[in-house]
Amino acid sequence: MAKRNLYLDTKPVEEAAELYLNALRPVVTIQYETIPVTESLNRVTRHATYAKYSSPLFNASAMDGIAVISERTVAATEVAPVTLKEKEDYIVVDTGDPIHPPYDAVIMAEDLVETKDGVQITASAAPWQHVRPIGEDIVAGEMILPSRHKIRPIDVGVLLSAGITRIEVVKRPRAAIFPTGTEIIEPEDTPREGSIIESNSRMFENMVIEAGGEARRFPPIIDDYEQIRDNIAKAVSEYDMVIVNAGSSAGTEDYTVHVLRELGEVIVHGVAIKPGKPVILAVVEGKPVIGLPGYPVSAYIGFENFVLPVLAMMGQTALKKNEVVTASVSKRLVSSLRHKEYVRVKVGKVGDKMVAAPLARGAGAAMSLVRADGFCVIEQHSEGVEAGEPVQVELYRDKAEVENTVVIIGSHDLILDVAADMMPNLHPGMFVSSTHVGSMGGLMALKRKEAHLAPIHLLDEETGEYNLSYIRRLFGSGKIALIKGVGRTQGILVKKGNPLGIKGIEDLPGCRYVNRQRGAGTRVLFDYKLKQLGIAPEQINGYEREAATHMAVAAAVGSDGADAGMGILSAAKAMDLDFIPVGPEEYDFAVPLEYLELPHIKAFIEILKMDEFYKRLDELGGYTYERAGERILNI
Ligand SMILES: Nc1nc2c(c(=O)[nH]1)N[C@H]1C(S)=C(S)[C@@H](COP(=O)(O)OP(=O)(O)OC[C@H]3O[C@@H](n4cnc5c(N)ncnc54)[C@H](O)[C@@H]3O)O[C@H]1N2
Ligand code: MOO
Repeated sequence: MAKRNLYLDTKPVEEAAELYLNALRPVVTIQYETIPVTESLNRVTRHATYAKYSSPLFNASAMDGIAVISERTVAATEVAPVTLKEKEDYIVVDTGDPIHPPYDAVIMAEDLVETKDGVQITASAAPWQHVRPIGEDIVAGEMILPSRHKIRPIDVGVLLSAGITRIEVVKRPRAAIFPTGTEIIEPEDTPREGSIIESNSRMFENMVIEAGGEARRFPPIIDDYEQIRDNIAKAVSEYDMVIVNAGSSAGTEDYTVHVLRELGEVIVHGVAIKPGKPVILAVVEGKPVIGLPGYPVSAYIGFENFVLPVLAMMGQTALKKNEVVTASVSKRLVSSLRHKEYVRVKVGKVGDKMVAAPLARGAGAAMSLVRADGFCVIEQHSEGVEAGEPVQVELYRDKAEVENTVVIIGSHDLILDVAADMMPNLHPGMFVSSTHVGSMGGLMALKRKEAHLAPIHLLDEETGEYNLSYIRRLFGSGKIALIKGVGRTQGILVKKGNPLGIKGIEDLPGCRYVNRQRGAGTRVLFDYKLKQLGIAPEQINGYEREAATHMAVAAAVGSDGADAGMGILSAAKAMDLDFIPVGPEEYDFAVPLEYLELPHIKAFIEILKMDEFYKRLDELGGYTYERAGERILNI
C-alpha cells in the first residue's frame, strides 16, 4: 500500500498564520515598478509624492463675468451705480481664464446691467473676489500622497493636476496556481464517473486578482510526484508565490507535502480549522508555497486565512476587513473542541434584531458559500452555541442589503425562487432569502421572531381546511395575517415512464420511498392519506428516510436512490420525472401584522399579484393563483 500522511499536526489558526508570516518576513522582498498615473488605481505608492506644479497654475477667474480693477468700483451702491467701460475698466472673462494686472477682482455676469456706455454695477468689488489665486488648491512642492498609500480615483485626478504622470508603486504579487489530481478534468471536457470538474483554481485566480495580485493558472497536474515537483520548482523561480490545490491531506496520492519537504521547508501541515484542515504552508527558495485542500469550502477558507495575509504582505496593503454584526443564531450549532469552525450563515433583520441562519456545513458544499451573507466562527475552545444565542457574523454583503431582505423560513416551493429572482429586478436593493425547514418549522421561526414570512401548507385533518386553524391556534387573533399564495397539486414523483406502474399511495408498500421531514406539510398530507387508506407507516419502505425539500425528493427519485416520493408537479418537471396527482392543496404565507407595512414585505406581497409572476408559474406548471396576494386579517 502506498504511503499515507497520517500525522497532520493541527495548529491553531492564529499560531499557524503567525509562524508562517514570521518565516516569510526575512525572505520576501517587495518589488516596485513605475507606471502611468492613469493606470494606477488601487496600486500602493512606494514613496511620498510631491506636486510638480501648483494648481491653479495662475490667478484664475472663479466665475463667468468681468475682470475689474477693484479700486474703480469702490463708489458703486444701489442708489449710485457706477458705469465701467470695456478695455478701460474691465475685460470679459470666463471661469478659469487668467487674471492679469491691473485687474484684481471678478464680478459675476448676473450682477451687471448693460448700458449703451458699458456695464453698470451697484456694488463695489472687494480685491481678489471671485479670483482663485495661484496654488489655492495645490502648491508646487507640497506632499500630495504619503508612501504606502492605496491610490483612489481622486488621487489619480490630483496627481495629474499637479503635473505627475508616472508613479512608482508596489509591484503586484504574481501567483502561480496549480490544480492537481488525475481525476480532475477541464470544464469543457465531458465528465465520466469519478471525474471532478476543475473549478477551484478559477476561484483562486479571481481571489488573487481581487486582493490586488496577478494570477497565472496552470492546467491540472496528475498525481505524479515528479510532475508536481518539477512544476512547483519551475514556478518558484518565475513567480512570487505558488498555490497548489488538493492532494494536501492523507490520501495515498497526496504528494504535495512530500514534494515541498524535498524542495524547501514545510512550516505548517494541518491547521485546527474546519473546513480547511489540511493546509500546507511552506517556503521554497524564499517564496511562499501554499497547499490548499481540494474541497471548495475548505479551499476558500484556507485561502482567506493564509493566502490573503501573504498577498497583503507582498502587496503592502492592509487586509480587507468585513463588517461584523451581532446576530442571534436560529438553530443550535454543535462544534468540536478540536478546531475553530467557520459556519456560513444567511443573515436577515427581523424586527430590531439580526438573525443568522446556518447553512450546510460540509466542506464540499460550495453553494453554502454562494448563498452565505457571511460567516460566524465557533472558536476552538467552544463546544458550540445554543439556538437564540448571540454570535458575531462577518458579513460578505453590505449591511444595508441584509436589512432590506425579506426573510422567509418555512415550506419550500419553487415559486420562492421566482419571487427572489423578480424582487431585485423590480426593486433594486431589495432581496428575498428563503430557508426551508417545513411548514411547522416556519411557524416556529415566526414565533421566535426569526423570519418575516412563513410559507405553509398545513391540512387540518378535521375540517379539511388549509393553514388557518394552525396559525389561529399558535398565534391567537389580531396578531397575524395569512397572505394567500398559490394552489398546487401534490402527487407522487416516480421515474420517467413510471416503470413500477404506481397508480396511487395504495401502491407504495413494496417500493423504495423517500419521505419528507416531520413538520413538513407534505408529510402531514402523506400521513393523512396513509391513515385514510389504512396503511401503517411501517409498511412504507423508506418512511424514515427524510429529504428537506421537494427538489431533494425529486433528486433522490431521479438518481435511482428511491422509486417514489411525494412532492409538487414543478419539482417533477424540473427533474424530468412522472407525476401521479394525489390532491390539491393551498400554499400560503403567514405574516405577523407588525411586518405587513415594511416596504420590502409590501413589495413581496405585490409580486404575488403580478402578471409576470403568473406567467412564470404557468411555465413551471401545476399552479393556480386566483387569490394570490389577498390578505386574510381576521383569523
Ligand atoms: N483519512 C483522512 N481522510 C481525509 C482527511 C483526513 O484527515 N484523514 N481530511 C479530509 C479533509 S478535512 C479534507 S478538506 C480533504 C482534503 O483533501 P485533499 O486536499 O487531499 O484533496 P483531494 O482528496 O485531492 O480532493 C478532495 C475533493 O476536493 C474536490 N476538488 C479537488 N480538486 C478540485 C478542483 N481543482 N476543483 C474543484 N474541486 C476539487 C473534489 O471534490 C475532491 O473529491 O480530505 C479529507 N480526507
Ligand atoms: O478541512 Mo476539511 O475542509 O475540514 O473538510
